[in-house]
Amino acid sequence: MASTYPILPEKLLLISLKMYFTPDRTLTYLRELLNPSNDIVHPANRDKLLLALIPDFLTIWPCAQILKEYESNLTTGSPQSTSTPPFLLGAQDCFWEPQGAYTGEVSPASIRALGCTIVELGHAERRSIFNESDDQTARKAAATCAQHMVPLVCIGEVTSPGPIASQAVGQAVTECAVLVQAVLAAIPDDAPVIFAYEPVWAIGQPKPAGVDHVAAVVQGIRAVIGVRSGAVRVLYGGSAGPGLWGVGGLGRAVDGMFAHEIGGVREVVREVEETLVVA
Ligand SMILES: O=C(CO)COP(=O)(O)O
Repeated sequence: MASTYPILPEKLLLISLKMYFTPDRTLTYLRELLNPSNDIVHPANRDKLLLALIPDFLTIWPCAQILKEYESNLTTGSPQSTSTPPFLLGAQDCFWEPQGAYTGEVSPASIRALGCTIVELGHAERRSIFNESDDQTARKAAATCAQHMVPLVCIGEVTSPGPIASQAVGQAVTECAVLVQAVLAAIPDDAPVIFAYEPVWAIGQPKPAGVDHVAAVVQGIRAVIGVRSGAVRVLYGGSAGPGLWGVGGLGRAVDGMFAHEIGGVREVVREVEETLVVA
């Protein structure tokens, strides 16, 4: 049977709004991202680079409506040959069952029905504040794939790097491998999956992790993932922003990263576009 999973582009830029914004501000932010005069989203590049917004649960539905309108204006203006959407929508978590007596939880089936294709799982904040375990994250990843969405699994070492770089890399890969293996064992081999490498010590800091550290850890993570039939993307998150991607930066090591404010997102899009190989 043909796979009905979403097709992942070469590069992905993700914007998680965590719990930062009011609903109004989230919708204004999305409109700004999509506004052609802000020159951020380039639908013609969609097979190579996609942006995804990951708002809170309450604003998924109105965001989906805005995206629907944006997309319909695009297709009436100039027909696209591709079925890839020009912009993706994600959720920040989901429950591991699709339905039932689970007060306060959010069903992956509902998330899918509202138009999301990505579900972020196992974020460091969920692990540290809500004690979310590897096993729970893996079950959520399986539930996400069962709804034909893509799990965006956050991995990253808690231990900040010591003075010996190679030891720091080995420690980080060992810490990340536990969740990588748990998730890969839980999801079908042909399901696409995204791993967001987010060293816990680099989240919400003035500076991101060093490029050499990230590149070496991501290489180790890719080795742990090994060969599978489903697509895999490994992204970076943790105080990421403009200036991190281009020459000598993360573009050589990862398949995308997180970004934040409108101006910063525009700059990061430019940096990634400059490194795309145009067909
Ligand atoms: O947690 C992150 C993405 O999931 C990154 O957050 P910061 O960019 O604030 O470090």
